[in-house]
Amino acid sequence: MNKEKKNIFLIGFMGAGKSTIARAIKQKLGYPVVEMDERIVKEQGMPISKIFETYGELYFRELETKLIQSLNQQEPTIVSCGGGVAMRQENVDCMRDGGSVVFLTATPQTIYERVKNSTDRPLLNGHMNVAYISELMEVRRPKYEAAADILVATDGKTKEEIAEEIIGRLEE
Ligand SMILES: Nc1ncnc2c1ncn2[C@@H]1O[C@H](COP(=O)(O)OP(=O)(O)OP(=O)(O)O)[C@@H](O)[C@H]1O
Ligand SMILES: O=C(O)C1=C[C@@H](O)[C@@H](O)[C@H](O)C1
Ligand SMILES: [Mg+2]
Repeated sequence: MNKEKKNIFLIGFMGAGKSTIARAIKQKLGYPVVEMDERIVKEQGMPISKIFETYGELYFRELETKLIQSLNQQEPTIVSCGGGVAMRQENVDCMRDGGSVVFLTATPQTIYERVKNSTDRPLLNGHMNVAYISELMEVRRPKYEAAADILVATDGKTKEEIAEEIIGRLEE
């Protein structure tokens, strides 16, 4: 693993497994985890859907950018990014500067099965179906791909398998 590039940024669509895999990598490497969504929710004192409703999406995106810029100053960290973080070029530049960027993928069907019972993903509220997930995923895919050092498919793999695959590939 490149020691200069110390952080591991996990990016990908909602439900791709960023939070789950961040914890699985922590089990193996011992680095702390920053959950971007959780950190923002805590600091703002309201759930993400409420932040969107109250202040609008742009406000939330600015909070994401400020947070990601603060993370390269710390000890090596595993960062479970918000699903939209890689959509902004300044966020991507910042991640590539301070770490390795890992794009977790899953098929729209897999994503749907993983997120269908949750209501705290405002972009999916009212659109909780495979067709919409597929459409939004295709719009976003080029940006995720361009941001990433490596792409790891998660369908049908356990979290331990995925964590080992990531660590192995980052060491190559
Ligand atoms: N490899 C996997 N196999 C089976 N289930 C998984 C896997 N990875 C994640 N899950 C499940 O899918 C759901 C979504 O995972 P997780 O919260 O880690 O995704 P996420 O990318 O962090 O999503 P978001 O950031 O949008 O909340 C969780 O219920 C989790 O347990
Ligand atoms: O994909 C997205 O744009 C988002 C994903 C979630 O992690 C949250 O950051 C928020 O719901 C927006
Ligand atoms: Mg998450």
